[in-house]
Amino acid sequence: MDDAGDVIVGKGGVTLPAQPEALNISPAETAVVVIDMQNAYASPGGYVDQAGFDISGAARTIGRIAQVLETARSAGIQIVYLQNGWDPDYVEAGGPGSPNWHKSNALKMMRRKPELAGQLLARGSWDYELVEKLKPQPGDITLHKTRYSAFFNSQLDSVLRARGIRTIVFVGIATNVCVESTLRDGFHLEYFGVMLEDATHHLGPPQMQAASVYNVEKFFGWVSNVADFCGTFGQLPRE
Ligand SMILES: NC(=O)N/C=C\C(=O)O
Repeated sequence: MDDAGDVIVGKGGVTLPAQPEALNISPAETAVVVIDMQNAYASPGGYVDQAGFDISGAARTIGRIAQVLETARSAGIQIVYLQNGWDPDYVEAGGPGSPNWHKSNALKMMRRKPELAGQLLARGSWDYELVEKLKPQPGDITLHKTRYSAFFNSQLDSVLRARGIRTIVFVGIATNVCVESTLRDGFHLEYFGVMLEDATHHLGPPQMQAASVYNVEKFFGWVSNVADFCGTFGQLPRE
């Protein structure tokens, strides 16, 4: 921490306004991690829409993430996309011995409506695909995950460590499920996690967004927003 109270993560960084403190971070040691921007979570007719969650804010979130990614690419910041789901036979989802089998609303819905089997969160399905407006571009990395935390049983940690990444900027859906789970696990793995509050969207009542923001700001990381991210990194010459 410097005299101004900023948290200094690496060398030669720039200052990103954030709560509870500004963070001094280097673009070369920062990744934007895009959590689960799939039709399942962000498109009408996708899994969470079918399950009855309000996704009316998702279109706005997509637009804001697009802005963040454009800025990140221009600043040479690594972008990592996560896609959540399982093989078409749902072997990776776990059977009755797995809490995931009991808690996943997608799996529960498919047990209630067997005609949906193979459609929700199954690799190869429309539901699993990233939304059209956020397709990865050359240089971006796309990883698969099978549980809420993107660090669990995935390549995320090794992909980030191999590139010397210390700070993760989180965007995506859902704030209170996969974004928060991943940010928490990242904290325990010694990553500095920053959530761009207005580039995430929650599942459930509005208090869930506020609760996650509180948790991140107080316990697990830092909270910033799209304007501050783009204002900070939009002016940097590409390394
Ligand atoms: N991406 C997420 O936050 N997912 C939340 C719930 C689910 O996948 O069932």
